[in-house]
Amino acid sequence: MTVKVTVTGAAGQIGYALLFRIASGQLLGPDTPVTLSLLEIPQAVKAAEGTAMELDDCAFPLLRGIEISDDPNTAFDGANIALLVGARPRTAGMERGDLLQANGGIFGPQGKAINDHAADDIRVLVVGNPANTNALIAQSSAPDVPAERFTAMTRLDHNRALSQLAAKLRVPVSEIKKLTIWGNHSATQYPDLFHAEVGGKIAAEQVEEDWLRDTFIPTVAKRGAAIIEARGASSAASAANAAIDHVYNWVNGTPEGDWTSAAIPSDGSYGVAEGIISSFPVVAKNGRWEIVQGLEIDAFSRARIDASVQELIDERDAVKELGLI
Ligand SMILES: NC(=O)c1ccc[n+]([C@@H]2O[C@H](COP(=O)([O-])OP(=O)(O)OC[C@H]3O[C@@H](n4cnc5c(N)ncnc54)[C@H](O)[C@@H]3O)[C@@H](O)[C@H]2O)c1
Ligand SMILES: O=C(O)C[C@H](O)C(=O)O
Repeated sequence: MTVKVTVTGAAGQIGYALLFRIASGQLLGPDTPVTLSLLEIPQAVKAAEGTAMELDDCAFPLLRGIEISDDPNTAFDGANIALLVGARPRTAGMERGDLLQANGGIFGPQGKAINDHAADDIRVLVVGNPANTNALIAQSSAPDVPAERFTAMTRLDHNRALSQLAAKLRVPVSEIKKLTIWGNHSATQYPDLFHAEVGGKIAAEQVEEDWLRDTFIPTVAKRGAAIIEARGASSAASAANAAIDHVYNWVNGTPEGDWTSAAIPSDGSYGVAEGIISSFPVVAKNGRWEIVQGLEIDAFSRARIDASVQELIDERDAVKELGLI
């Protein structure tokens, strides 16, 4: 079966890093043909057309069609996978409420279009920031779609944490298992090494306490800002790579003996307020995310998880007040 993948913000920098990898088979696997649906604002449709010309010029064997639209109802029609990348960035002088309002104007109508037109098996990954709360807005505009199909991306944070730890311990990334990002895709996120394993032993016990607290956690949590500072633009190829990882695992499963991180609607596990879209340790089985249960959370981790979850609750309350959910 050909899978229809809708990408919003298709003419943006993440879109450019993402589309070619989807078309080459890296999102779903080498046996799954895809149709791409590109959603853009009217001013950027021409640029999306240019990207589509380049996609054609790659002659990808799995790419069965490209559609371009500025209408969400058209772009999500029959979609099986939706990657919501396009968002309203914060600009100078913009208050937090203005940012949430502007994004509500994007993710509300897109959620409704998904509700009304997407395929029954639609799976949604929100990348555009503030990703967790944008996902909540889209989800609340799609009452007919199971809530669990709306997710937000913390896989980039997860991959950043893997890489930082691998460099510290001088091991390949593949040696690290069971790392977790908890909470929001923001500077309050909590990268947890107390359950992560390296060579079968707990990672937190293999690093100095002050490195974990004063270097590792802030480096991972503020990496997005550090990339913007260095590149003059926010992360793009690494964000696209993480989106590929997230959807690939969601559809094809996570490897035995390991887990990953994804922001999914909370069922109340680990005391995280039910309904908010928060990052957890997760496995994917039979096309569904499941929260890894039974982990012991000590006081150090508890305080950090609670702080990030509180930020998500505040964001939820703010969008509720604005009538966006
Ligand atoms: N979750 C993460 O880990 C993560 C990582 C990196 C970036 N991001 C976020 O991803 C988003 C996109 O980043 P980028 O670098 O590609 O930005 P960009 O500005 O290069 O591209 C965004 C694109 O979205 C389009 N767009 C805006 N509103 C739209 C709408 N209503 N419908 C369809 N398209 C619309 C714009 O025309 C633009 O082409 C930003 O919000 C960024 O902060 C998230
Ligand atoms: O776009 C940003 O603000 C940063 C981005 O979310 C990132 O983590 O790289």
